[in-house]
Amino acid sequence: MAPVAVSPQASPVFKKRDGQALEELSDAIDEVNVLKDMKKREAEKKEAEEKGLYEESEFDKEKDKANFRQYEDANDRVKNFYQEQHTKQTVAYNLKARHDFHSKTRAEMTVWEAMEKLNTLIDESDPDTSLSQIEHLLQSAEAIRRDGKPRWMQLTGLIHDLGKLLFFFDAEGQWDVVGDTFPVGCAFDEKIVYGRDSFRDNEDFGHKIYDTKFGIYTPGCGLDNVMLSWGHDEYLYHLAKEQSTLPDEALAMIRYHSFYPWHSAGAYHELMNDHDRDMLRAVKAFNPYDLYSKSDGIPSVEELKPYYLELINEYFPTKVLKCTIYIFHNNAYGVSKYLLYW
Ligand SMILES: O[C@H]1[C@H](O)[C@@H](O)[C@H](O)[C@@H](O)[C@H]1O
Ligand SMILES: [Fe+2]
Repeated sequence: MAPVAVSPQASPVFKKRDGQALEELSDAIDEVNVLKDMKKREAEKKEAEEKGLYEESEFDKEKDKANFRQYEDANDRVKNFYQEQHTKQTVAYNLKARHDFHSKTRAEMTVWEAMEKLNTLIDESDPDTSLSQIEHLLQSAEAIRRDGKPRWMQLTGLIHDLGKLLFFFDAEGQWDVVGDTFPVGCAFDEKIVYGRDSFRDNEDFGHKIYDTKFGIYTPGCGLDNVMLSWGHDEYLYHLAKEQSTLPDEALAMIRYHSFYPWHSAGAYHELMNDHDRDMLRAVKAFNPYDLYSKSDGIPSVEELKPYYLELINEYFPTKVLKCTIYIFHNNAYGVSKYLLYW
């Protein structure tokens, strides 16, 4: 189209309109800039947080790490626990445990109430603490906070063992709630606490499929498709996944923090996929806070409560933890759906 000359008389009218349009345009540009700025700051915050997440822990620098996880020197309480756990955690039991959750009804409670309920539970599998679980949770969270790690990681420390509530509802003992975890359905690895020999009375020991390197799994199938011995980690993972806004790294910390043969001893790595390899970094970053904070002072539950209540509210929008979770599982061992509650 040919250019059109604008007559000088027409200019006041257009000036007004153009002025308004210009103002609107400038407002829109401002808005875009504000949004851009916000995005940039969010990205910077995330980057700083990430850096913090993978930075080496500081709080444990002076501690003698050799004093922890000394299973050979442990007392009979610990040895008997693993004897029982390693005998009873079978493929059949694990399928049953997951199915059993289908028809049970349990309580509804806030995260803090759940923590308080753990004040009587002493973990029989643990050679490093005889404190109650609420104290262990606060020790972990406080160590993470002291090292200036992200808020979501502090909350992860605070709740990571909450799944031990299972003990008060459906457990057959502590052996199906606490202790290190390991896969069932493939060979028990020598790197599990007390080694393969400790599984000699397990009905899957020497099984023609379950006791082979990959058993019912395939190389690189991903840990999501691997059935870890049933206990508090898996239970809380599903709950937190459904009801919190915690990031994937936090969910992995919860789900795999007791899987020492994998995250600390290097076993079962052939089962991992790329996502698991990323998550392994996060679980390793979390581990010192869980383990080495056990020799810290005893925290004051009442003093710390206000800080952590706020943190809980930030990531659990429903405030009350709902009882029911449906989990869909379609994999080699054919569990199609099971249900978890508190
Ligand atoms: O995550 C920990 C860890 O695996 C300990 O070794 C075990 O004794 C605890 O029960 C568990 O909460
Ligand atoms: Fe744990």
